Amino acid sequence: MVSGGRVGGGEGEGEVAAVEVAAVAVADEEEVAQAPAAARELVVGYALTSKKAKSFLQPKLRGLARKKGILFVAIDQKRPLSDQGPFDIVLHKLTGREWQQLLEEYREEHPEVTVLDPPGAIEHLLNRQSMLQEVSELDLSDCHGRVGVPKQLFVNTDPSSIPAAVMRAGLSLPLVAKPLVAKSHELSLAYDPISLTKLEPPLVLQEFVNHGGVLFKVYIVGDAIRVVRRFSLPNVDVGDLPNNAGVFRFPRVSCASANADDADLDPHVAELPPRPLLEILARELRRRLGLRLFNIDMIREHGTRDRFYVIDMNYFPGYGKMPGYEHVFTDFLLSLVQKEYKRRPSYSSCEG
Ligand SMILES: Nc1ncnc2c1ncn2[C@@H]1O[C@H](COP(=O)(O)OP(=O)(O)OP(=O)(O)O)[C@@H](O)[C@H]1O
Ligand SMILES: O=P(O)(O)O[C@H]1[C@H](OP(=O)(O)O)[C@@H](OP(=O)(O)O)[C@@H](O)[C@@H](O)[C@@H]1OP(=O)(O)O
Ligand SMILES: [Mg+2]
Ligand SMILES: [Mg+2]
Repeated sequence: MVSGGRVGGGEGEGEVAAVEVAAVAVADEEEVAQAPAAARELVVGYALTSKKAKSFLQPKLRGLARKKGILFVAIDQKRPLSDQGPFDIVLHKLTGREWQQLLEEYREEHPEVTVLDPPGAIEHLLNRQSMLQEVSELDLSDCHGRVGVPKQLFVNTDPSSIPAAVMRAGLSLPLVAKPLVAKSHELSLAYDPISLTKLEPPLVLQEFVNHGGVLFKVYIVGDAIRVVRRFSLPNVDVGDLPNNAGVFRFPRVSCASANADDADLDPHVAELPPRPLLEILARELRRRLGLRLFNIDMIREHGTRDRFYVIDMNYFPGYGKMPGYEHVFTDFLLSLVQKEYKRRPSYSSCEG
């Protein structure tokens, strides 16, 4: 399945322990070198932070992958990609212009390698102003429910002018203030106009939507969709707003929130979004964004059955927290090369 070059690897990036990664790379190299051509493994090069490699490449994933003939090899982002591998697939979640450039050049030189996902497509999700654009353009009003985006406003002005800008845009308090850069998770909730002046632009201000304290994490891996419930921020009593002045900061709230799948919840709050709605949403976003690995954070407006909002999307989210991710992910990786194989002219001519 591999295509020229040689398998290598090393220090994936600054945070990766060189010794540990080098050891992995050597083991991987021997394995591939010894494999007979026909039985060669599917080689997946990965460029991830050490935190991500730990949460994603868990022993249960590596073990199942090995059984299915998939080999994960650390990429050394300081060496030319073409000197490493050869890879069938490159899996990555690193930011930075240099890396993006390297990867784009590699994609041009090696169109036979599947890069998950193209850096240009990922960029769309790295900025909270562009992140939800496609969702707001979709008209999913007749698909077993309605999906929209909370009213939001991008602000990059002097903080003292935020209250007026919010008023002009017709946004209602309270507002969730989110750093423009999606990588930053320093969120806060502003209850009153004065607290808006304490925020630090550039920001996206989003209307807070009551949703009964439960959020749906919709994980997408190619064509597969899995949903889990997570605890979220509780409802805000609008009648109580005058007593709730100030900025309430909640950094990293999403990661800190526990899984709510087994909790004893109000069934109206806990009911998962309808499957057909998720199927259409995922299919459309995959197509429009050109991404295969992402998640959608969805909430149901409290007191409704079918009014949903997408509040966040993340590239290559924490799949380690998705039940059965090792099966879903390995099947997905294998499906990519099967699709590629079917596309080859020699294969079609055999089919006659
Ligand atoms: N518009 C909103 N209405 C109600 N609650 C919201 C809204 N936006 C965010 N929240 C709450 O704040 C949490 C964090 O918001 P968001 O998901 O946008 O941040 P994030 O830091 O990008 O999260 P992640 O770790 O998923 O990337 C959500 O999980 C939800 O509990
Ligand atoms: O590990 P990473 O750095 O990619 O962190 C991601 C984190 O995954 P982790 O759970 O593996 O930490 C995700 O958690 P889930 O909500 O999907 O569980 C989510 O918070 C992403 O937004 C984070 O990506 P970032 O926005 O910071 O790039
Ligand atoms: Mg989120
Ligand atoms: Mg996010």
